[in-house]
Amino acid sequence: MLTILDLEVKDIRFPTSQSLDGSDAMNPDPDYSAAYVILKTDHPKGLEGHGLTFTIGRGNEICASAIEAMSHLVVGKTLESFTNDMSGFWKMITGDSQLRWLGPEKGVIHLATGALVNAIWDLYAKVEDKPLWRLLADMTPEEFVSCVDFTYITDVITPDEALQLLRKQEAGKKERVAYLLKNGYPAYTTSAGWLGYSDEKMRRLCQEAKSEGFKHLKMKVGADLGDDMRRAAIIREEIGDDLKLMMDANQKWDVQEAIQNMGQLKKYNPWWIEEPTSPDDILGHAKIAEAVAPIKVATGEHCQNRVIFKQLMQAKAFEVCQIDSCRVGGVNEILAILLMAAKFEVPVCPHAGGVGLCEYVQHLSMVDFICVSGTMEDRIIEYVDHLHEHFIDPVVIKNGAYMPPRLPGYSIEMKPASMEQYAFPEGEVWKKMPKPELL
Ligand SMILES: C[C@H](O)[C@@H](O)[C@@H](O)[C@H](O)C(=O)O
Ligand SMILES: [Mg+2]
Repeated sequence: MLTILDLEVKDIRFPTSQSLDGSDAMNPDPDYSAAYVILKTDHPKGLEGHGLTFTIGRGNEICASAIEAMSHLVVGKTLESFTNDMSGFWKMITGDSQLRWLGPEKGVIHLATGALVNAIWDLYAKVEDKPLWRLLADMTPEEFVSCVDFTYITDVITPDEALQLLRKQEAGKKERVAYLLKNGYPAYTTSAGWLGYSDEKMRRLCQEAKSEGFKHLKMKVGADLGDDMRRAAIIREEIGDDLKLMMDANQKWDVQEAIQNMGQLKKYNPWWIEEPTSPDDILGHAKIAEAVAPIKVATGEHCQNRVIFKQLMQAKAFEVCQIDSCRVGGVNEILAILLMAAKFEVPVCPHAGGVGLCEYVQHLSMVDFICVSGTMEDRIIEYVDHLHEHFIDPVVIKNGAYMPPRLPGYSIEMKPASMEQYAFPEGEVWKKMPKPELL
């Protein structure tokens, strides 16, 4: 019996705005940050559960406070009491009658839920001595379904239907695990296309991406159409016509504007347009999807919960489902979204990058492949080449593919030295910054 004794929360920030890594039309100067939680336990080997939620700087302390406000939900309880009833655990975490008023299941409190729930899964996987993808892949369909809270989604998928769907995939599971271990899961890169990069830097990074074996590349658009056209022309010049090019507008446009601008940008044969407008505008996305076809509409990194995903699917408003590992409430809610996506036959291509998101989502796509959709067709995981050096078990990319993690846990544990140096505002790195940058 393992008890959670304490919960430690950290505000960790990386000054990425200095190099404009991660810059886009809506977020020109992000400082990639983590509201980070450590669950201390009485495990004889001192095992800890680690989790984080991603933000882009200012306000990270609000997420950290929200995690602290949830500590009574886990401290003093046993891990077993959660893992014996995973859907009950998730309902309890999101169901605190007073905290729920802050969401429900959206915004800062749900970002905090993502960090905390993922920390429990990290601990669970460590105790079972398996990487998270393997822990889930080894579950029976019944055990898998018992991790999902179906509240608000039974009109599109019931636990019974989910069970049927998972049972169908049982047959080829072993082969798919073997395939993954050998070949990995295909990735695409966003590293070349940040909005703040010069044309020269973009050219060089496009060449590098091509030579590293990437077959898909994403660029940022949305600040100025003339600029977008010029940059797209440069990227096509560098990567040729065979590689797939994706565009990401980060919510910059109104619905009509998105349709008009894509009418111009289609010249460069984009495979998808990501976040063309507000993440809450389901009918707007549906309108755009109809107008810009065969260019696909992708969204999800700002979709607040499974209900929004459900409606995007019901309205045929997107063709690429971009789950985000810690914007929604962690692993349990992700499983619900994967099941719905399989039912609607919408490919899942997770949002990654930031800090720790690549480390997280590789597990989720692997679970999707092994247990849920059973296919990699039209599916790729985002990859961004920043900040992996801060993790104990960083992603391994070979030939443009994510290789399955082998260490136990959810791969999200940061190195103690990194946590210390980048702690905000007291860490070494931030102490050296000129004062006005702190606020
Ligand atoms: C501010 C961030 O870097 C975003 O630009 C990034 O998450 C992006 O939308 C992406 O799809 O990777
Ligand atoms: Mg994006």
